[in-house]
Amino acid sequence: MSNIFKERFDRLIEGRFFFTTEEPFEDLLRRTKAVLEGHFVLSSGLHSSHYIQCARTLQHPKHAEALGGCLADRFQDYAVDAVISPALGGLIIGHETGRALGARAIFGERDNGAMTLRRGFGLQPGERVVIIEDVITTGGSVRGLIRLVEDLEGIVVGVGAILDRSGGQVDLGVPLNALLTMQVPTYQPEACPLCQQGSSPVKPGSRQQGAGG
Ligand SMILES: O=P(O)(O)OC[C@H]1O[C@H](OP(=O)(O)OP(=O)(O)O)[C@H](O)[C@@H]1O
Repeated sequence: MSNIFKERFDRLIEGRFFFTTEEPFEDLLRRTKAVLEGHFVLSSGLHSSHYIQCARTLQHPKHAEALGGCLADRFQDYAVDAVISPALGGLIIGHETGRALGARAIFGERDNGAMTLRRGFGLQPGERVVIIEDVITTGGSVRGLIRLVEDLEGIVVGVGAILDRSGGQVDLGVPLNALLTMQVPTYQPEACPLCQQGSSPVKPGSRQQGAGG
């Protein structure tokens, strides 16, 4: 991986630094074993040699709270009414960001490919919304949520993510604020060098990935 934007993880919580040492976001992801190497097929259908399983970092509530706080800091001046995230991966970080912003946190779910609100969630016309993701690759999930919010006459004031793995290349039409930006290569299946070497991709989250603390 290259083009790592290192930002110090030095959020002040309740008068104390959350960590005794400042830790770059990338180091936190690696230390919590979120950076997986192998051969993966992503939700977009693209293949990649890396998958960033943020759930492994976010399984630790102190990290989820601190990362959500860091994202919330980016949107403090936006008068946010609600945070919306795509299920499932964006749910925990969206909830923690909403908590830190004092905004409610809801999530969208796919129904025949389209993002929808279920469970009685809703938006009022004119509500100001931040979309929060764990990882952005193609931006397809975020675009689905932007359409959903706009259909409900909400206002998307920005997008936040723990990681933009497009290296800053993704264009969402609204400002994107990622804690970490990396260029992590993806391949069309027919051009995937790993497939050409004879390996078969696994779907992230499958048991084949193994377990880890
Ligand atoms: O920018 P994109 O190309 O849309 O990819 C990013 C999405 O992919 C992952 O979710 P996934 O679709 O794998 O489902 P999950 O959250 O249920 O694991 C991740 O949590 C993002 O939501």
